[in-house]
Amino acid sequence: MKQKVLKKQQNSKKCLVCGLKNDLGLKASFYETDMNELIAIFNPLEEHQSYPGRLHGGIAGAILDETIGRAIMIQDDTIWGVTVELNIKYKKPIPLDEELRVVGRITKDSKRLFEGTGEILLPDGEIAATAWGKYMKMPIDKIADFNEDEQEWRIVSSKNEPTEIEV
Ligand SMILES: CCCCCCCCCCCCCCCC(=O)SCCNC(=O)CCNC(=O)[C@H](O)C(C)(C)COP(=O)(O)OP(=O)(O)OC[C@H]1O[C@@H](n2cnc3c(N)ncnc32)[C@H](O)[C@@H]1OP(=O)(O)O
Repeated sequence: MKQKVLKKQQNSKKCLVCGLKNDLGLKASFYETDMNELIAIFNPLEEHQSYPGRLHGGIAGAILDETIGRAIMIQDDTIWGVTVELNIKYKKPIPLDEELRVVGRITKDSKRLFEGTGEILLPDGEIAATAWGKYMKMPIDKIADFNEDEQEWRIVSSKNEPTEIEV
């Protein structure tokens, strides 16, 4: 099914998942869709392997964690969360050197906590890993010394941004 992209989210400078100036990072792009889901797109590097040719499980967890944790920003981009629980099921080996899509959504939202689920999709659309996570909402200044400009927290658009994503 194709989802229509409504908005691209911000990237950062050094985050392992979304930092554009982290040479070993995933440099993932995040897109909010008309299905109220967040889709991450990234290309794993050789440095992200566990066994040769296979994405490291911790890296798979990192992209799932951030995709779910960012999905809350679809409704309000001032809500920040820290992960308090994360459960991952690894169903298929995840290859390197291919573009991967990760889908996340919020399943529960209360005053202090939110929960969500996500999946990593293989290039043929098969589900390779699933996750459920719980996050505690926190003001950004309680999480980090946050300076938007210094952290390069901004939407970075290229010429070839997708308008629709098949999931
Ligand atoms: C800035 C530039 C951009 C940078 C780039 C950003 C990228 C954009 C990212 C966005 C997406 C994020 C996605 C990745 C997010 C991480 O990766 S965050 C990093 C990993 N997580 C952490 O570091 C969290 C570490 N844990 C902590 O800091 C502390 O445990 C917490 C969460 C602050 C809680 O501390 P605390 O308040 O001292 O804990 P505690 O008193 O035990 O609990 C407080 C209350 O919460 C409840 N609670 C605690 N844990 C739980 C639980 N698991 N379930 C239910 N209730 C719980 C307690 O029961 C308690 O309730 P009450 O008794 O008050 O009713």
